[in-house]
Amino acid sequence: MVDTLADFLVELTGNGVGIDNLHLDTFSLDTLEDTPLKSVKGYLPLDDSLEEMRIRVEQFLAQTGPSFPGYVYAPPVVTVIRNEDWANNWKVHFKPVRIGQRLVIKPTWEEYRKQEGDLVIQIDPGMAFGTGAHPTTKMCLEALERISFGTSDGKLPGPVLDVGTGSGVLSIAAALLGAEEIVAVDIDPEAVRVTIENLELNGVADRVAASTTSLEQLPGGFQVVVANILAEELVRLAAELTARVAPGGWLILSGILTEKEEFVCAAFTSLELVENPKELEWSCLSFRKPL
Ligand SMILES: C[S@@+](CC[C@H](N)C(=O)[O-])C[C@H]1O[C@@H](n2cnc3c(N)ncnc32)[C@H](O)[C@@H]1O
Repeated sequence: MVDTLADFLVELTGNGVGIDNLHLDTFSLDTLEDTPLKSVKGYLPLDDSLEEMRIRVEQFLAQTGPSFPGYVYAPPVVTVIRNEDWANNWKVHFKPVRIGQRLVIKPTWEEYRKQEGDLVIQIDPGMAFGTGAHPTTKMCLEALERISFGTSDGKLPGPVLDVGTGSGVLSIAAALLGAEEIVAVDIDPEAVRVTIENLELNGVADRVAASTTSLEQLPGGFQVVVANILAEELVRLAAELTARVAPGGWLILSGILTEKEEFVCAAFTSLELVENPKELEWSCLSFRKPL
């Protein structure tokens, strides 16, 4: 009945519909479950036609509902949605944020007074993922900074590979932390476009090559490989990721729900697990490849 009602609303309104019929608190499509109650939302214009359309929805439910087993009538609820700037409203919540000891992520439209030693990353994520504030990104940034603190010259060793670069935030951080050569890849061409803009904004475009090149086409020998994707995808890419790390190099994996940590570790047994920070429901795993 959800589909039948959705089709009816599309025809009635000429607009899209919203269907809530699955629990979406998981990233794994395998574990999606049906909700016991389904809801279908249509979008009606707020004008004189509203009452007539509401009556037509009532009539449709009365005529069609009883032919579906288990159907229970629930009166349609009408709420008014204010017209907001949906594309830009999230920007209000994106403020400059300090991560680790030296990194500061600053949205392009916010002011920030730089303090001594600050490495400021300017970001306009556009439609790509990566404001830097998400725990999965933050843990990668902190891990990159820790690696740089452990080297003799205080610089992040390169070359660095950033798999699933999103807004390019990790590649920019790697460049500011001193890595000379960085390769950023993403399967989404829009993310690569946004990354290139952000690289230029931060003056590091000469050190980072961003593209949609697939992992298999890249050479090995990266001193640091960082991938903030999702547990299932990291496991699927395990052999390719491992092969890109130079002996003695680091592999930082993020985007892992803590409950999936063991599932991911089991796919990277040829590497040594050296760090395992957690934040909220997320885990980050840092490995080193034996020399
Ligand atoms: C969670 S975002 C991470 C963005 C950024 N690196 C960060 O840490 O904030 C994951 C990104 O990985 C990309 N992605 C997903 N699967 C991928 C794959 N197999 N290879 C390359 N990129 C992938 C997505 O398009 C998305 O931009």
